[in-house]
Amino acid sequence: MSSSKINSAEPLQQNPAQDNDDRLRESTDALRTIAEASKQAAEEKDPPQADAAEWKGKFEQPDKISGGKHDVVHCESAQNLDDQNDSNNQTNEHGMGSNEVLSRGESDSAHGAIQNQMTEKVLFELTWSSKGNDIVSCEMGNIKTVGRTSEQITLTWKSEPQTVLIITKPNSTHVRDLCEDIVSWLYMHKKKIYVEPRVQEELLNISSYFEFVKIWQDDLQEKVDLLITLGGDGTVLWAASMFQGPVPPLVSFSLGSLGFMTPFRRDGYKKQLESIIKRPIRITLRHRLQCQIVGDSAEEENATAKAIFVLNEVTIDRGQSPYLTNLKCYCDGEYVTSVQGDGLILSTTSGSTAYSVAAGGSMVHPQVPGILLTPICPHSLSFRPLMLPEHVTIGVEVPASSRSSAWVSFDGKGRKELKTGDKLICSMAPWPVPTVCLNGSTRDFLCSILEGLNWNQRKTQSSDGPPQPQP
Ligand SMILES: NC(=O)c1ccc[n+]([C@@H]2O[C@H](COP(=O)([O-])OP(=O)(O)OC[C@H]3O[C@@H](n4cnc5c(N)ncnc54)[C@H](O)[C@@H]3O)[C@@H](O)[C@H]2O)c1
Ligand SMILES: Nc1ncnc2c1ncn2[C@@H]1O[C@H](COP(=O)(O)OP(=O)(O)OP(=O)(O)O)[C@@H](O)[C@H]1O
Repeated sequence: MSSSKINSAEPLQQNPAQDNDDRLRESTDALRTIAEASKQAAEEKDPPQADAAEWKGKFEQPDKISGGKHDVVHCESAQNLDDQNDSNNQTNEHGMGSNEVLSRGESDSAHGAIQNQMTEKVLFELTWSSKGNDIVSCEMGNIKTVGRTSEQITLTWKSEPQTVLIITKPNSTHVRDLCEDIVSWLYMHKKKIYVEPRVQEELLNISSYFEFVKIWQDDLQEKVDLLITLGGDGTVLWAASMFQGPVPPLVSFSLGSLGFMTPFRRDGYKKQLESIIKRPIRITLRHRLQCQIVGDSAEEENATAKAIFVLNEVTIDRGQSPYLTNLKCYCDGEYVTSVQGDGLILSTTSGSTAYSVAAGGSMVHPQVPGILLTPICPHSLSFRPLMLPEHVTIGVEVPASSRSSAWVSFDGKGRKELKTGDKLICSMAPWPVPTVCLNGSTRDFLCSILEGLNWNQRKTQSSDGPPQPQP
C-alpha cells in the first residue's frame, strides 16, 4: 500500500452522531498520517543511529476502539456464524455507534463476473458498540471511563469480497484436500483466487480444471479482500508475515495440532464461508510488533533492511553461546534493566500464549494492546515478566562489554545475529492482523486456552469432607 493510496481513502460516511463522526474523522486522519510515516520508515531505512525516541514519535497511534461483551463461555456448544447477526443487531438496537475507520479503495462492481485483471479491494466498515468515541470523559472535572479500547469489533462488507488469497501448510494430504474443495467452492461463487506457486502446482496435478487459480505475488498485497489459511498457528504466522502493510481479514481453518489462532473447523466450511462473505463478521484485531536492527554491524550487513513485522514475538537469545546473554533494555530511549540469562521475549498479546507463556509470562487476551517483556531463564530471583503499554518503544542492545553476540528470531523464524553494539528496536506496528472470530473475540480466546492448554484443569473436590469450622 503506497502512502498516496492511503491518502486517497474515501471520505468517512456521515451518520446521525455528527459530533462523534468529527472526532472519529480526526483520529482516522491521525491514523492515516501515522500509517504513512510508518510505511515510509519501513521503505526507506531509518538512519542506523536513529534513537528510540524518534521511533516512538513515528509509531504512536490513537486507539478509539470500544464495544460489547460476552457473559458466558460455552466451548462445547459453539454457535455458528449465523448467530453473529443477532448480536450485531442487538448492538445497533442499543443505540451504539457505527464508525467507519479503515475503508479504502474502489467499490468492486465486478460481482458476478470473473475478470483477468484484479479490481480494487472492496470496502468494508468496522463498528463497535460505543456510547461515544472517547475513552474517558472529564465533564465538570469528574474523570469517568466511557469506552474501552479492546472490545468486540464487527466488520461489515460494503460489497462481497472478490479476491481471495489461500495460504496452506505444506506436506499435508488433509490440507490439500480441503484446499481443493475450498478453491472449487470459491470459483463457483465467482471469486478470484490466488495461491502460492507450490499450491498451484498441486492443484494442476489434480486437474487442469484449476487453471483459473493464479499465483500470488508480493505486489498484490493491497488487492486482497480475504485471506484464508489452512493449517495450524504456524500457517497463520506465515500468512501474516506476507503482509508488510495492511492485512486483509483472515479466516483460519484448523488443520494443525494445537490451533490457538485457528477457530474454524473443516466440516461445514461452505456454510462458514458463505456467512463470512455475505454477512457482518466479528473480528479480533491482533496487534503486531515492528522490529528493526540498528547498530554498527547492522549498518554494514542490513543496509537495505526493512522493518520486520511479528504477530507472536521477537526473541533474543544466546544461540549456541554457552555464556549468559547480557542484554541492555531501554524503554522510550531510557535504560531500564539488563537481562542476564538465556534471553528475552518481546511478545504481542496474541503471542502471550506461545513462547512467552512457556517462559513464565502471563496469558493476555489478544485484543488487549500492550507489549510483554518476558525473560528466558533469567539468572536473577526477581526478574518477573512485565507488560508495557502499546505506545512504548523498546530497545534491546548487546553491549560492547558482552562476552558474546546474541541471536534474534521473528515468530520463530529469520534468525539473525545481533553482534555487540547492535540494537533491536521494537514498537507496536500500525497494521494489526484482523482475524475472523467463530464465536467472538473473548469466547474464542477462552475456548482456545481451555481446550488447547487445558487451562486450570483439576479434579473437582468432593463434597464429603471434615465438618466446617464453627465461626
Ligand atoms: N518453548 C516454547 O514454547 C517455544 C519455543 C520456540 C518457539 N515457540 C513458538 O513457536 C512459534 C512459531 O510457531 P510455528 O507453528 O511456526 O512453530 P512450531 O511448529 O515449532 O510450533 C510451535 C507451537 O507453538 C504453538 N503456537 C504458535 N503460536 C501460538 C500462539 N499465538 N498461541 C499459542 N500457541 C501458539 C503452535 O500451535 C505449536 O504447537 C513462535 O512464534 C514461538 O512462539 C515456542
Ligand atoms: N505456506 C507455507 N509455506 C511454507 N511453510 C509454511 C507455510 N505455512 C506454514 N508453514 C510452516 O509449516 C510449519 C507447520 O505449520 P503449522 O504450525 O501451521 O502446522 P502444525 O505444526 O501442524 O500446527 P500446530 O502449530 O497447530 O501444531 C510451520 O513451521 C510453518 O512456518
